[in-house]
Amino acid sequence: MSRATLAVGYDELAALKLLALDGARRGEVKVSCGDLAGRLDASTQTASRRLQALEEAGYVERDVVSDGQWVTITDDGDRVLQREYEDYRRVFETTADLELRGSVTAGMGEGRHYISLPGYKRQFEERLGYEPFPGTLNVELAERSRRERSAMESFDGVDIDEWEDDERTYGSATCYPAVLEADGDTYDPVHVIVPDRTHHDETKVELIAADKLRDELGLADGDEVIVHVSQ
Ligand SMILES: Cc1cc2nc3c(=O)[nH]c(=O)nc-3n(C[C@H](O)[C@H](O)[C@H](O)COP(=O)(O)O)c2cc1C
Ligand SMILES: Nc1ccn([C@@H]2O[C@H](COP(=O)(O)OP(=O)(O)O)[C@@H](O)[C@H]2O)c(=O)n1
Ligand SMILES: [Mg+2]
Repeated sequence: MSRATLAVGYDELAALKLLALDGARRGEVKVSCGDLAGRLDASTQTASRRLQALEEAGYVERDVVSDGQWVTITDDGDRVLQREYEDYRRVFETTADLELRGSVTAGMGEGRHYISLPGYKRQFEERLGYEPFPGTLNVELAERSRRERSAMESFDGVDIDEWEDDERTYGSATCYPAVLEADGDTYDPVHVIVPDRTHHDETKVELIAADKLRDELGLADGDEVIVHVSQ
């Protein structure tokens, strides 16, 4: 860690932000420690120490005069502010993926049947770009992920249409692109498939992929996985 990083903490950063708001990124601004202290809710001595620390870290340049000081933010200081700005941008602007956590579980062995039906298979190939391994990997969701999974409904999914053969109709489904993570390894792409008609409730999700995921990621019942669903 550099000396600069050690010398400056969040208190100094707050002062640097106020200086930037006053225009010190663009050039010299006149600063009085008394005024700065008021805005930082600190004593004048504290405000003065903060400015000194910022100067020692190389984040500002100062020219002290009789009735105050002229302060400019340096390129290094600007970079520190930019990093903060990037953090806040990630907080407020990014469309973060949904992270569903759970454990691998066995189901009723019906997934294999449905995924293999020609009316679905055709659509998977056309719309997902692969022929899925016959089956669905069932994941029992952890408590928190059960609540969060409803957010998935607002994501752009790939629609699989209902269809019929001579005997019956088959329900529609929606596929959400995702990355499956297990024990640090990942498999990509998988799709969370949400059939319209299903005997599973919101405590489980089913995944499809071109390959047998149990083999690809060495999964057994009870193993913890993370499904990163893309927005
Ligand atoms: C593509 C697809 C279509 C399905 N369509 C139907 C359906 O038309 N009627 C129905 O009762 N269940 C349907 N299911 C749901 C299965 O009956 C069942 O809920 C689940 O997929 C089986 O999971 P499991 O064997 O992994 O436990 C469908 C499932 C999938 C994956
Ligand atoms: N892409 C896939 C799909 C299913 N599977 C597994 O393949 C088997 C057949 O799937 P299934 O849906 O018929 O069976 P269950 O989920 O009901 O146990 C199960 O053991 C699934 O966990 C997999 O490993 N990878
Ligand atoms: Mg299954």
